[in-house]
Amino acid sequence: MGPALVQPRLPAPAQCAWPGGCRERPRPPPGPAPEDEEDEEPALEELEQREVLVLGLDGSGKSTFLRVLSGKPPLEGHIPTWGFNSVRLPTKDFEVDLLEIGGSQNLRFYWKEFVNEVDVLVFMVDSADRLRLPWARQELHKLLDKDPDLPVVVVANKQDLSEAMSMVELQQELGLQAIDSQREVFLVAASIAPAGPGFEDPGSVQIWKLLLELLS
Ligand SMILES: Nc1nc2c(ncn2[C@@H]2O[C@H](COP(=O)(O)OP(=O)(O)OP(=O)(O)O)[C@@H](O)[C@H]2O)c(=O)[nH]1
Ligand SMILES: [Mg+2]
Repeated sequence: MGPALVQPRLPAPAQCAWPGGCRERPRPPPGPAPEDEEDEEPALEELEQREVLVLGLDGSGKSTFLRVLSGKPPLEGHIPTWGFNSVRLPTKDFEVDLLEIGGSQNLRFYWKEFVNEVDVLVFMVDSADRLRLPWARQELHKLLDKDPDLPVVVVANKQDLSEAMSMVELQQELGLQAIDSQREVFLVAASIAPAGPGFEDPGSVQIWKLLLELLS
């Protein structure tokens, strides 16, 4: 049996960028603080941390995904990440750290050092980059071999592009059908930053919901 195919659904527009819910931080009461407590910070509730590693070839959309999840508009064009990039997103139960490592060839060497340290791996694929798909497949399988218990969400991004491969084709070309059925691998369609107007993002909200399920 292959991985679970997650069908995209259009997200409702929301003010809060992440569907886990924006958590209100406790604020100090209005007005001057009592004199003996003047220097004291309001006590913040300790939240548990969850770690998500976001990998994939350069230009697949990792930084865009992190920006969109944190409520920022996507940048125009591809600005390569020369190292690391991270965001912390609070939910009501825990905080999620998403760590991107750049996908250029000289950085891929470092990917394997991090897979054993995280709770979930997101592997971003450019669905329209047919030429480099064998590289994506090779890198993905190296990571799958490195930690057989790590849940993996493979994101088939850029589904808005006319040359994007279908989900069935991607499943086959990425070699996901042959994966042990005990293993948690999900293939999710997405258009995190669709190029033209009239095409909504069917992915980031769904990916976030799936991540929250896996992290709970
Ligand atoms: N058409 C289309 N373009 C997208 C989509 N998502 C991201 N992009 C574009 O893809 C390009 C690369 O995006 P990045 O997020 O910088 O790629 P990256 O994976 O972080 O790349 P590196 O940091 O070099 O590893 C940008 O020009 C994005 O606007 C999408 O869903 N559709
Ligand atoms: Mg990047």
